[in-house]
Amino acid sequence: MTAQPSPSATRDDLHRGAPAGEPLLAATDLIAGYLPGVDILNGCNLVCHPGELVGIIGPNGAGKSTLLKALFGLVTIRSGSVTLQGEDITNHRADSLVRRGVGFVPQNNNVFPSLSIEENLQMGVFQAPKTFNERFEFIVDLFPTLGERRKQSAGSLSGGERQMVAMARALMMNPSVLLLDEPSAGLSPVRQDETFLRTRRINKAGVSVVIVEQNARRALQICDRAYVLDQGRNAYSGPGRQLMNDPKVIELYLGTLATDVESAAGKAADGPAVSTAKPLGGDPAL
Ligand SMILES: Nc1ncnc2c1ncn2[C@@H]1O[C@H](COP(=O)(O)OP(=O)(O)OP(=O)(O)O)[C@@H](O)[C@H]1O
Repeated sequence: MTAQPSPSATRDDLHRGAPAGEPLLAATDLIAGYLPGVDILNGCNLVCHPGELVGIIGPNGAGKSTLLKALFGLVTIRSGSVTLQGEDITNHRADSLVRRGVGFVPQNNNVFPSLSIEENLQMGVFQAPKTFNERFEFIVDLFPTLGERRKQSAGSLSGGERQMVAMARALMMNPSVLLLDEPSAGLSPVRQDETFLRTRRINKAGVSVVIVEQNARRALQICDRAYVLDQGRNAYSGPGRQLMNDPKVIELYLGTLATDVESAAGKAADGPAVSTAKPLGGDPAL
């Protein structure tokens, strides 16, 4: 049996380790789904503060991608709210969210394969074409290879390179927050590592990031904080390294990777593992 949220969970329970102040992006008590009468999100909460890199992990089918899509207006929210800098953006259309500073990188089909890298990036600013040169400079600073290979067709790139183009395209509109849906999916371990490093680089360049990941261990290593979802609800939350080292989270959600996690924790620069994650809503009756 897994942790379940308590109706009386406080903000501190839900967003353990979050900085004080107004979040950049906040989702409160989201209920959403694809089919009438079938809820996939059953009261999800998430905040991302300016400059944060926030992860969403959890078992298959937990609703991680659905949460990201609901934030980006791609799944109808039936109840609850989403705010951006305090303003309500619940169920706003994706194109309007892009204009307001929300970027989204879907897991699949995220480049135009018949177009060059440069043309893909032009598509990223079709709502503000005059900004292309300035934004292209920013992108090339971040990912020099995209400048060197700007004329190459996106269809001829490797999976990891395509993912880089997809991220770059979303960055062309200068988002304040970037939503990444499983960017490491389908990549080899080395390419996954590169993708995580790129995500960190984007975040260090000043872009807040919310990342959904199946590779929970890696995601927790790079995130400031993370949310563990289970059955469309918040199960745990906390700083990435705390969750990574928490025996309950390891047992429930990191599974056989536990040995790796412990050895990574032993090497972590920020000291020994300390188990501080608490289930939301009390004893998960494990
Ligand atoms: N377009 C859709 N129409 C109907 N149901 C869907 C659709 N997309 C997802 N679902 C269902 O919603 C549930 C949650 O899916 P979601 O992709 O959000 O989970 P996830 O946590 O991201 O899982 P995974 O890690 O396996 O990708 C699943 O039961 C899935 O079958």
